[in-house]
Amino acid sequence: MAPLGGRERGVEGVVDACCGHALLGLGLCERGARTLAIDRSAAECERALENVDRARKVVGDDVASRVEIRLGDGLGECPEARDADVVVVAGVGANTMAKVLESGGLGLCSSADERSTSPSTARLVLNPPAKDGAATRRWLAENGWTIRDEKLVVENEIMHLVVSAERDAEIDTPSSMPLSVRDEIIGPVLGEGTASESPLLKLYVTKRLEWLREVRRQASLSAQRLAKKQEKSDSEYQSVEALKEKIAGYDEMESVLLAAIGVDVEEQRRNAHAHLEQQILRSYDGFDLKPGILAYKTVDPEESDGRLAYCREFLSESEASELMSSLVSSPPVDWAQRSIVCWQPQENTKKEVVQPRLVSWAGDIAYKYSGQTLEPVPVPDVLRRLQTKVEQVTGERFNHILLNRYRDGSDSMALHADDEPELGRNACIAAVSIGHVRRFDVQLKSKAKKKMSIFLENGSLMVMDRSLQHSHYHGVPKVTCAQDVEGERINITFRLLKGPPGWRED
Ligand SMILES: O=C(O)CCC(=O)C(=O)O
Ligand SMILES: [Fe+2]
Repeated sequence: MAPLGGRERGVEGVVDACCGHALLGLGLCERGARTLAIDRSAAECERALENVDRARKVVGDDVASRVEIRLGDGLGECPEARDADVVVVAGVGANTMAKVLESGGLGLCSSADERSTSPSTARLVLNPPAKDGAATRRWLAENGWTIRDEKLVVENEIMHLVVSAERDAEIDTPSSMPLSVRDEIIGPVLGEGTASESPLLKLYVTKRLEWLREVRRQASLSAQRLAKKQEKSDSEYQSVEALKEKIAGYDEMESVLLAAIGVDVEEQRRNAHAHLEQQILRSYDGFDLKPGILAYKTVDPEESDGRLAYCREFLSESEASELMSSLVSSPPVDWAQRSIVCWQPQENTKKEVVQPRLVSWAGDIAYKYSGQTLEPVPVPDVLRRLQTKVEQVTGERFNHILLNRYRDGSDSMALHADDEPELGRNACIAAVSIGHVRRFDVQLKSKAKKKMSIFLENGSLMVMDRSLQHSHYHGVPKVTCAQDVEGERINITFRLLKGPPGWRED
């Protein structure tokens, strides 16, 4: 085969670096090009040779003689690639593609020497899977190539990208401007299109969004997990910071992708907020709510007389935020993540588990629950005042305060009943919530499907009384919606312990 270089008039010299069965190369030759088709797999090369033979019979010697099949790994042993008009890398992911191109000296030239001997390849045509689009564009920009054209194609139900790029004039520096977020994840050419007019582009953007949301979810879970570790090494602190930076980048990418399919991020945020507000209001059905007034509702009248009461704006916003800062910044109580003993129904055994939240307590009397005993500690003034206010509104008396601090949406409290013997029968439990709104589930013990939920807002008071602890479980589930995972909440529960641990009502 004649050398590919020299830019033979009217004949394009192509190197197909991962040729597989060489169908692409043959197609190009049929259109008048000359192709050197390389593959690292001997089996693929054999198939390719069979296809060349077949082509010879069907379309003639002229076409078949313009393709050469060669066994080889990458472009390292392919001097022809240096002055080919076009180098094609198709059907491999961005990492392999980068290795193949770099093996042929098509990456960035870092020294003057390299520059003087660098290949004169004019154009790259790359065909990665669509999911590798951003990595491909990043490699091109970092290695001195400018994207001239991009197309989306679907083959065997997999979406691929075809990118055509030309050498920048300055091949010793990466493209002077770093790629914008849009140019990297959607592409400079595809980004010019309107998703509403191109179903394929819309699908591409939607798939990117799905991927992005998943990686962001994983990153924020890792960040939360690390941030919650009580003793962190320096590198763990750095990882939390790095993850936070990544998450901010993902948020920016999400806005760009949403804009490309005509979604206004601010509007979406407003809609999500309005949706949550609606859910919150709907959860108050059956309560005759007036701000500052405690409204009672019998949860399942046909099953028990257990009641739930709710009061919005029991504390004003400023009272709630003052209380929050006094409990968090210079806490008058000691926060700890404790281990409790839990029944594991699957294994039919008891097991020690770490509570997914911080707890603290104060009171005049010890409290025993879930295999642990909380020794009495003096009630700080700020909580003593709150207790008085709760006692006034509920008409009840309390002597023990248990505080639960949910650092974010991944902290939770499993379904349980506060039915310890020391609380006596039909205990009244009152709880003030401050900070992020959280859903509170109440479920009939005898019928798991019978469940109600009520959202406990900042500054609210909730009361459970009569037989509710005997007929129902309650709990605070994890928040699954990505938007809502941030946000701290503290719940301050007031109980009346009738006696020390071991006390029982006659
Ligand atoms: O955080 C909450 O709202 C629930 C607290 C609770 O159920 C408890 O402390 O027993
Ligand atoms: Fe409880």
